[in-house]
Amino acid sequence: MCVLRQPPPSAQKVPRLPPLTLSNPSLISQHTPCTMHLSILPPELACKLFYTMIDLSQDWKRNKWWLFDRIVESPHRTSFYARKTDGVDTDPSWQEAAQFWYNGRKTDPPEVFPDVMEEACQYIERVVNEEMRKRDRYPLEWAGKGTEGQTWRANVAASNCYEGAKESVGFHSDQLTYLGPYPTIASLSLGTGRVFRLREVIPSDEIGSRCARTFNIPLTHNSMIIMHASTQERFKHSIPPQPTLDVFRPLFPRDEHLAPEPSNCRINITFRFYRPDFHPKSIPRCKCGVPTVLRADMKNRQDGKTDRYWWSCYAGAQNDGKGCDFWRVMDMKTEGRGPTIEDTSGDKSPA
Ligand SMILES: O=C(O)CCC(=O)C(=O)O
Ligand SMILES: [Fe+2]
Repeated sequence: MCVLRQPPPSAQKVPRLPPLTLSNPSLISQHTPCTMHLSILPPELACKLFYTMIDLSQDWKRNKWWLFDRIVESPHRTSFYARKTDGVDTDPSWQEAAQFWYNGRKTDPPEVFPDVMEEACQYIERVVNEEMRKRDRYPLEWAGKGTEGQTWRANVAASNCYEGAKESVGFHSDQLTYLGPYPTIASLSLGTGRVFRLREVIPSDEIGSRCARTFNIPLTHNSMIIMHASTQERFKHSIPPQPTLDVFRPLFPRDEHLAPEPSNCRINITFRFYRPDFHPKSIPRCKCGVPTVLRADMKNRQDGKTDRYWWSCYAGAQNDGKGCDFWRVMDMKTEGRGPTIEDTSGDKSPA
């Protein structure tokens, strides 16, 4: 009797692709739905923001959640900030959004953007909106306008601190609960250089015909990578541990009487736009009474218009790993979400 089964014939034919380092902005645009922007902030502001976030990061927490039958802890520290101008002081629904950042854990009210982060935001929002104007928009993207007429606004930010070469974040795509489908996320790097890794999730019906490639993108101090629409639907991203690090030597000291301090930390700030039509109050709750999480069906991608997303129970991340079986396909129309690009301009889906 033969117990060893042959692999399916198609799987044998798919050539494996070696990892590719994308070392400049044009290679990044060519191979991924991301753009890279070097020296995004004035150098002195970048340094000031780095020092501010390093100081604040002393209070940031490691994310903890249940995975199957055990608690896991993120191998880096993280925090969540909401922008003052969006009513974070008075609107308790931001509290829920912050809890989601910590995998459903009860948290203190989110911090507000420090002044220097507000200042940085002016540059970030300008470049993100400029880039978005150059691109075709996906039908499910938000088509509304911010208070000053912008398409995209950084109304929240998640921050990460990676200390030393071994701190990392594993492969994931960002939860879409408050971002909605096809979000744009602007990710700023400060301090020690690290590698950002991207890997496509191959849809089930293409597994026999092509292989995913791993892309390594070196992130330098004061660079911003924009994860444009479809990055979260098509790719997973990570910051892998590294064997070694180059120490970061800031250009400017903390104050004029001190020498610049070398550092082995990387600060990352992901500026995000929480969509008004995915407001915390509009998020369905599961049988545990907890807001559900929104994820894309990455393995069965469609055309940018009829892609499937589902709401599912997220209580298990905290509640001793015990959740419920709640699962529902998201339906933009019946849930009253939008306006989307599809609602306002007909079909202009990118090829
Ligand atoms: O540190 C980074 O560049 C990535 C962080 C990240 O993926 C996240 O916060 O979701
Ligand atoms: Fe992420």
